[in-house]
Amino acid sequence: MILSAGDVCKSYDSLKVLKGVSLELHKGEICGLIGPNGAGKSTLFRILLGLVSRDSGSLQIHSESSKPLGGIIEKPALYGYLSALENLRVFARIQGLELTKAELENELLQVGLSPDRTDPVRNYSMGMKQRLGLAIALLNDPECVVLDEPFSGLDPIGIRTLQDEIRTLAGSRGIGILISSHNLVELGDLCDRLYVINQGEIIRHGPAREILQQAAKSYLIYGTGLKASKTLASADVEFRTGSALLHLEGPNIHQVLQHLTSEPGITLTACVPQTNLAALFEKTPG
Ligand SMILES: Nc1ncnc2c1ncn2[C@@H]1O[C@H](COP(=O)(O)OP(=O)(O)OP(=O)(O)O)[C@@H](O)[C@H]1O
Repeated sequence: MILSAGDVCKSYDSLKVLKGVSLELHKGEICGLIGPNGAGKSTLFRILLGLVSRDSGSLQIHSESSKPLGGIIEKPALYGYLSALENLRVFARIQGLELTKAELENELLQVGLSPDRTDPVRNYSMGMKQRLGLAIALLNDPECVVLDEPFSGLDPIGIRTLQDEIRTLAGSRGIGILISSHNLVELGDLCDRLYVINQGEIIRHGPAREILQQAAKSYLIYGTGLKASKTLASADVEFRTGSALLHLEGPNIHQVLQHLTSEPGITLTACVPQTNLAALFEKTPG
């Protein structure tokens, strides 16, 4: 384990923003913190990065690195009139690191930015600024990184590219990565584990696949022969080309799939839970 927070509380005057939040992050793991606007995500990240003090609770970072934790909170704060390389040089110096031009260029290449571009970063797209923010967070080789809403303002291709880079950082460099978002599309496929936060409380946590399944109220079933299925004949289902969208409140999806596979003439290729955001953010009874 690289990072652990236990029972962290934070209030602003009478507003309880974090009400006993606990989470863990392991080496090489990508962990998501998902919650609606105002749930307390940025406040928690600020506390993890030491930018804001907590009222109570514990915070432990198990790392030998000179910079155990790096991160970006909201949008990366950059010097708009400087180039990417110059920005990186300034932030490296602030962090006590004197890098050669070749080393700075290499850091830019690592996050997919071209060192040949020498114009001011105010000209950069949001995706490029996010990448530069990531390069700054990665200076001094932290063992874990927290990224607050790193996909905000990116188009679907930008999101996919940044997701790939995050996977590479976790996989090849073994960095533990904690990412916040209020968007499931951004975190669902990417994360090993998810924490769901609402009104300052972690209301669910566990393997991402399990969390997504718990909050699913419909399933997209891919296969052949589905339209003729007896199992689906009495179900609440919408047939599409090559798939069926099954709305399912009560019965177990595994039972339905078992019935389907035992029917002659049906071949199943996949079943994808369609997670309902409202259900995900709903507090579980008890
Ligand atoms: N410095 C502050 N002073 C007073 N209230 C604050 C402060 N910082 C955050 N808050 C309040 O704490 C609550 C949680 O804010 P926070 O930014 O942590 O949420 P969030 O989950 O990151 O939201 P979003 O997804 O909209 O960024 C909000 O009600 C916010 O107004």
